[in-house]
Amino acid sequence: MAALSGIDMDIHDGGVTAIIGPSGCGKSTFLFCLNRLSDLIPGCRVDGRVMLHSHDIFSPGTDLTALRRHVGIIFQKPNPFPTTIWRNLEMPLKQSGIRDKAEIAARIEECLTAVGLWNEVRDRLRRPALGLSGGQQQRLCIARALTLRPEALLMDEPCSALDPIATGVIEELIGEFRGKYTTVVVTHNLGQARRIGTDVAFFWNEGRGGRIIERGPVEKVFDAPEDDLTRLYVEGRIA
Ligand SMILES: Nc1ncnc2c1ncn2[C@@H]1O[C@H](COP(=O)(O)OP(=O)(O)OP(=O)(O)O)[C@@H](O)[C@H]1O
Repeated sequence: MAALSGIDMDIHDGGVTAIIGPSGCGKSTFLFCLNRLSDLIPGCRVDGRVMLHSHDIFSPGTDLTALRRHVGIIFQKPNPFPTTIWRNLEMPLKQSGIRDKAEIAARIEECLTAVGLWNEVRDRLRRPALGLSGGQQQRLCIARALTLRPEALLMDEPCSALDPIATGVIEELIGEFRGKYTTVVVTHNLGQARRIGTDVAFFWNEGRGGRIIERGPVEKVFDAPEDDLTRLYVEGRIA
């Protein structure tokens, strides 16, 4: 059975695209297609194309390691490696071939600063990452994705495991990504989609696979939707 069908969508460079829709409409599946994590879903077949610039990432010969370096992903539950804060960031840098110690240290400081963590952890970089709070762990995971200087970041409900304060910090951070990274965020939280998004796509599944009902600038989709289903959904009258 199709999880998604008839998907045709541009994702704006440097924008924050929020993907909204009820449970099971294919939001995560869509996200996973954008850096081919869909390859890891047993039995999953993808037809069509996903273009990153002029390259179809589903074309044979795509370098998946390079793709995932360009298009990083952050999951719902923070997933730091069970090692030190420092090693969490050093590992991807080393794996990508960076050996120079000064460069590694500079990149680590740069990424921790970018997520607002540097001042919080600079004195405990050699301590376990799992000793951080949930919100700090999530910011560490974002910093880890940033070490490889991605152009796009995919986020699958990045705040749903966090308390309201940590959620606010991550939302602010995503706001700062505008213009720097192309960000796609799956969220169940309509308020969050409105706060962080520049664009929004509303997915819906009528039983024949998820499809996009409406997409466009956040103000348009929330305040002047063209489709009745979108209006009912953004007004919270259907779930
Ligand atoms: N690994 C899998 N194997 C088989 N079917 C799957 C798998 N993952 C998802 N699906 C199916 O694909 C459809 C879309 O699921 P998906 O998780 O993408 O939806 P979603 O909108 O992200 O849902 P939620 O908001 O609950 O996370 C659902 O029908 C789901 O059952």
